[in-house]
Amino acid sequence: MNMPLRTDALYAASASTSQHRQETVLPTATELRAQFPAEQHLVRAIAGYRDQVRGILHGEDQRTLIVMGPCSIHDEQAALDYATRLKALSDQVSDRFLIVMRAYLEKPRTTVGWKGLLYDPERNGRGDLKLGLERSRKLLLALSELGLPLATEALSPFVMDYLGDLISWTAIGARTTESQIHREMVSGLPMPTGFKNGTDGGIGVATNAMKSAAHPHHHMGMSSQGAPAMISTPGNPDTHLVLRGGRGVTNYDEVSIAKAIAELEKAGVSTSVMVDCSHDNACKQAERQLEIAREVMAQKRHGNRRIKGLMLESFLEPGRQDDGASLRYGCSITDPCLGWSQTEALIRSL
Ligand SMILES: O=C[C@H](O)[C@H](O)COP(=O)(O)O
Ligand SMILES: C=C(OP(=O)(O)O)C(=O)O
Repeated sequence: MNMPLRTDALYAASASTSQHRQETVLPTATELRAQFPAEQHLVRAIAGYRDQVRGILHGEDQRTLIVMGPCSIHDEQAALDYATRLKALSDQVSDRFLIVMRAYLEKPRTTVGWKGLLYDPERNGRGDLKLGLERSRKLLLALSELGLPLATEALSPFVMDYLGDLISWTAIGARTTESQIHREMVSGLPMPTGFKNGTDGGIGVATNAMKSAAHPHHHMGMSSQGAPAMISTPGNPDTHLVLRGGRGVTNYDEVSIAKAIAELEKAGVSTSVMVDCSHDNACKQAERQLEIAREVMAQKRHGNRRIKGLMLESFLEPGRQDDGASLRYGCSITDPCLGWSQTEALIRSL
């Protein structure tokens, strides 16, 4: 374990030492990637998955992109079990769907709560980012070896340097779509990225985010070697809107999607849309995802070609549980998810 280093100059005026911010040195992105490298066959496969996602977003591939998996990963074995089943299912429906597994290691919280495997892998509230980064990277490598493309939410602007080479589709969450730091980060990401609408349901923050992320930026950051750096980004041409509802109001129905597309057109950004069947669209009731997914796919079948994808929260067991001493295997400890049998039946029915 690294020794915590106390910062002095900036916080010297604090009343007592217990109020001092502490720093614990972490491996650099280069060091972690060297410790757990992505072999060439994975690098090639991930480049191919990203191209497939781009093909769907740009209308060259008529399949539907489905980003699905647990709300968050707290147990690597359960994530691998889920991924094994998902891979088998994905192979059977690959003529119609490109399935990308949610491998979410960072969770944005409304106030406070467990922030994900990457921050607090032991879930004891003490935080251990070194272990979290190592376990996260090892898990993403193992999931990639199963032959699945992976998705994540990019929350910390530094984490993608450690893990982003293993990711084929990225989300910017409802709580961070308006953040300039996240837009700058997306401008430098090498994969397609979806911006969620705001937590209030507003689309404007996402259209602004898409414009900003398409642009080159210069921003403050950290080099792969861990030094402060000016990062210059080229702009990301592969962003799109994710409709997730907001403040208890859903936005997956025909009228809401048409309104959103009109706003995207007016803003001059991509009109490709993914519908998140969970979150405020499902009012946090996992089973509502079933009817939402069917309704959105019916809109697509009836001719709405701007609908490019769905997002589903699904795990081995249905529902959710509070974190604690005895946990149900394969059940979410954050938002409620569909169970595996519901998930499998849904995908086959679509
Ligand atoms: O997707 C998960 C949650 O909706 C998100 O992380 C916010 O969670 P919270 O409101 O429970 O903090
Ligand atoms: C946190 C998530 O979504 P949102 O940003 O829409 O709340 C998520 O997809 O896990």
